[in-house]
Amino acid sequence: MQAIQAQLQQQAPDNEPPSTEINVQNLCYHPAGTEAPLLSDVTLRVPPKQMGLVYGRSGAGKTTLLQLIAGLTQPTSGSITLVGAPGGNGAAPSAVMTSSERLARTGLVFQFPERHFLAATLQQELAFAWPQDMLSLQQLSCRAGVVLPALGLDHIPLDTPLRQLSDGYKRRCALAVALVRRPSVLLLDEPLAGLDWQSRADIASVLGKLKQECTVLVVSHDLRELEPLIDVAWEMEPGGRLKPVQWPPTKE
Ligand SMILES: Nc1ncnc2c1ncn2[C@@H]1O[C@H](COP(=O)(O)OP(=O)(O)OP(=O)(O)O)[C@@H](O)[C@H]1O
Repeated sequence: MQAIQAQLQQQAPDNEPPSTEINVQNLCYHPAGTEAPLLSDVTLRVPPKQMGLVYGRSGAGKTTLLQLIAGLTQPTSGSITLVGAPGGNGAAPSAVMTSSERLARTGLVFQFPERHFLAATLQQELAFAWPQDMLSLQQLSCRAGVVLPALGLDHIPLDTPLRQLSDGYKRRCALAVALVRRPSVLLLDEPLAGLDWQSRADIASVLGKLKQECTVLVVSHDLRELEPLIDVAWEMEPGGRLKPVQWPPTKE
């Protein structure tokens, strides 16, 4: 029992989530089979509880950057550090983390996440891939009790079929699935894509609240509702180079 508790504590502690900075230094990604690198010498820093934005042309490499930070892909060179997040294997909080340690500390919400739901109901989606022992299910229930009201999902019965929900509510469900793992860092790929104006406003408002708890990095080229929430921004240029931009942008 002690071993399970220790493992859960390491995966996602229930104490206050640490204030975490995203620190990427000189990151390059050149997968086998591509002529040129997809990302070249990318450096960025998002301070704790701030929201960073990366925008840029389609195909520039924005989603690839999120996948690298989340630990889904191995960089060719450079470092990715979640400063302040508890490191696995006894690593110091500021030590460069391995991909699997980052995977445990980040919540990545893909573009159109509702297309990737694996279960029929919110309850099943939240429990998917969650350890099925009683202790752990109690912990999931506790976390859902915090996350669902914060996302305005507490009035929805947990056994409601996900396909019956509106697009905006499906988007909230996808955020809930990421947040019950208590990530130190939230990575969002085009969080408002495909939503109607009301849902866009609702999700932007939810993201504004999340920013108070979590460090967020958003990839988007659709900035209207997000603009007031952004603290630091970069433009990704073709060839996967990142250029810092002044934020808020100067009005012409
Ligand atoms: N492992 C890989 N091997 C080869 N090519 C890849 C690999 N991963 C991504 N790509 C290619 O790299 C390019 C950048 O993709 P990415 O999805 O990161 O761009 P993006 O800026 O997010 O675009 P969009 O705004 O359209 O989502 C694409 O052309 C993609 O097909």
